[in-house]
Amino acid sequence: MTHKVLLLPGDGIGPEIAAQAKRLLQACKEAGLDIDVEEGLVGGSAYDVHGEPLPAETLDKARAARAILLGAVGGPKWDKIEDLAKRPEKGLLGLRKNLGLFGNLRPAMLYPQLASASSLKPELVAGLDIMIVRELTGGIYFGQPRGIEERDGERVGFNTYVYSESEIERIGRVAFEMAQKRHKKLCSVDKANVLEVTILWREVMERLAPEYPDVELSHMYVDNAAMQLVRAPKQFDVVVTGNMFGDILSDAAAMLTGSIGMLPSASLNESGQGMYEPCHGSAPDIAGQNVANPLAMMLSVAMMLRYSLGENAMAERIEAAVGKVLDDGLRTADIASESMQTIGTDAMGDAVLAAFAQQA
Ligand SMILES: NC(=O)c1ccc[n+]([C@@H]2O[C@H](COP(=O)([O-])OP(=O)(O)OC[C@H]3O[C@@H](n4cnc5c(N)ncnc54)[C@H](O)[C@@H]3O)[C@@H](O)[C@H]2O)c1
Ligand SMILES: CC(C)[C@H](C(=O)O)[C@@H](O)C(=O)O
Ligand SMILES: [Mg+2]
Repeated sequence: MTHKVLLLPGDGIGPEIAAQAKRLLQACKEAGLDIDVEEGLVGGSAYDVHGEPLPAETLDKARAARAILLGAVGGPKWDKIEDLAKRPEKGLLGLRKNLGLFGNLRPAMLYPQLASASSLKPELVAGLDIMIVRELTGGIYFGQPRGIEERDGERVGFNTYVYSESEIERIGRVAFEMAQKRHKKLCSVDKANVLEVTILWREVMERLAPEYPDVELSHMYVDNAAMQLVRAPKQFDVVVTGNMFGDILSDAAAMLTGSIGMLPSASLNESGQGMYEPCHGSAPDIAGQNVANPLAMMLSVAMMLRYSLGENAMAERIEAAVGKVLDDGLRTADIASESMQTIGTDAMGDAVLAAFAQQA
């Protein structure tokens, strides 16, 4: 069966890293993978052409695809758009919501070759392998009511942090099942000392636990979790949390691995359809300079092969190719330690492709 894949380069460094993913997909095709890759516009680049960040055409293509690969969206050029619904980030949120991609997997894994690039001491991060399971279509990102309005002579901004039991239960199940496949430890992160919505979150996680007797469930408040992540990150196996806490904790976890430029992610719905993207953004500060690290994007291709296309061997081949390139001492600027030579985005892409070809 031909797998349909939609590539959405987006903005900033998005097109630069997406170009490397595209070459990698072509190499996979040549190695026997049956895929059909289409492209589309999302984010600021879609706004510039269609006046909206998620044109109907892109959404239709996304619905028809088994998997979507997205570079990144956003940038200062579009930050002044008054209508929040037209901002590039809304394109991304719209894709997540419309496709029901509630299960966001954000692995933070340290390649041993990058121990010295981490901001923590090598002994604290050696062997680090955390999976953050972030709820992606609910919580404060989508809760109603929301807005900015005039009250008693001044403007008031408000959002609503809301989760239903069923939303908590389905992300809980993703996390428990993930823990079962890994080291059987699940830490649920909440703010149940203050927020009712997370009191319910904790209750539902507790209620699910007996169904997964082999998994050890623990709970942690989010402020402590942020602290523990930089104090002793290896205590974590799988972490499950809501949309906003997951956004913040996954960036912190990313840095432990050396650079946010290394972290891929998967966002899945009930049917296994998925969107795959690096955890980082469009990095406007380095866009157009051929210095962005394309590895998070290329590793997102590997996650796509594993989680939506069922092509595990090809996924492993990509991951092994990335390992080989790091073994060879090749580094983009973000993961280079002092005195190491650095290479650009294209050259890193070339190196991964060469290593991928060698794995055959
Ligand atoms: N998924 C997404 O599309 C996504 C995610 C986060 C932020 N954003 C958007 O991106 C824009 C910039 O946001 P930000 O600056 O807060 O976050 P960012 O992740 O874009 O950048 C943070 C820092 O990390 C660096 N960085 C990021 N990716 C890198 C890579 N591949 N290689 C090397 N260095 C890299 C950047 O240069 C910057 O210094 C905003 O418009 C934001 O809304 C989009
Ligand atoms: C760009 C933004 C909407 C997005 C989020 O907050 O989810 C990003 O930070 C992410 O982590 O994917
Ligand atoms: Mg984020």
